[in-house]
Amino acid sequence: MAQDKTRTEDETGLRVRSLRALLPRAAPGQVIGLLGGSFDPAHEGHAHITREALRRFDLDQVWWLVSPGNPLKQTGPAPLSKRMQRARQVMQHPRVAVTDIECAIGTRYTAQTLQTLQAVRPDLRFVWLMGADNLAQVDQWQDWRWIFDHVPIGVLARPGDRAAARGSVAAKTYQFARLRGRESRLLAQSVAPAWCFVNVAMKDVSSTEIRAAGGWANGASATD
Ligand SMILES: Nc1ncnc2c1ncn2[C@@H]1O[C@H](COP(=O)(O)OP(=O)(O)OP(=O)(O)O)[C@@H](O)[C@H]1O
Ligand SMILES: O=C(O)c1ccc[n+]([C@@H]2O[C@H](COP(=O)([O-])O)[C@@H](O)[C@H]2O)c1
Repeated sequence: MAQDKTRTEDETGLRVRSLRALLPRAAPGQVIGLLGGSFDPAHEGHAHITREALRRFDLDQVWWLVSPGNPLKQTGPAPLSKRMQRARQVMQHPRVAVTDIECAIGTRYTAQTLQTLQAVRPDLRFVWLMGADNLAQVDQWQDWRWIFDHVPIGVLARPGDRAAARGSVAAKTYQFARLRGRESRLLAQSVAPAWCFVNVAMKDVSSTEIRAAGGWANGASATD
């Protein structure tokens, strides 16, 4: 029994060390914004909200988490390698890293990703980033309350989604934990639950439109 426990602890330690080695470099104490997405394909809207998030939420870095596939979407995205390649072309910034961390972790659920990142790098502060459209549906995500209760969340305006976001289950449930837009630079240092909606200038672009215009071959499979 004691031997089994030691083995499990060893395996956990090994996994933590190997995942840590795969993460972008970050100095202890840094604030990392995490922008998860299908990025199918990445576009200027993603790059724009990333630059805005760095500034508005006082972040040291943003890591893009290119998802193995959104668990709520019926159709699988284009192959991961293709989406990663496009994401790296679209987002070139010294403080932004494009990653496939969720594949290494072995999950497509945000709560699991955040739990793992906090365990692997307890010396960093993570802020979850998302567009207003995702605030409107985040209550359908696995363990969504855990996410709100454990990680500060920065929400960026998106054309057409402001009203739905403001009236959403998540916004109403966590109304008490909302920072005003002018307090956005305090978000990363706030104890969760804490979230902030910022009214950035909006870019009316989406991956759906790009796919519909034939600017990106549709992928049938969620895996490579
Ligand atoms: N133009 C935009 N303005 C604000 N947020 C955006 C914009 N485009 C994407 N986002 C946000 O970026 C994250 C990743 O988005 P995603 O990869 O799903 O792109 P998308 O354009 O929404 O794709 P799709 O049209 O396939 O749903 C999400 O949090 C989404 O809300
Ligand atoms: O954890 C979940 O249940 C969950 C459900 C839907 C979406 N997400 C995450 O939300 C992020 C945005 O997804 P998408 O497809 O809108 O770009 C991406 O990181 C997904 O993994 C997560």
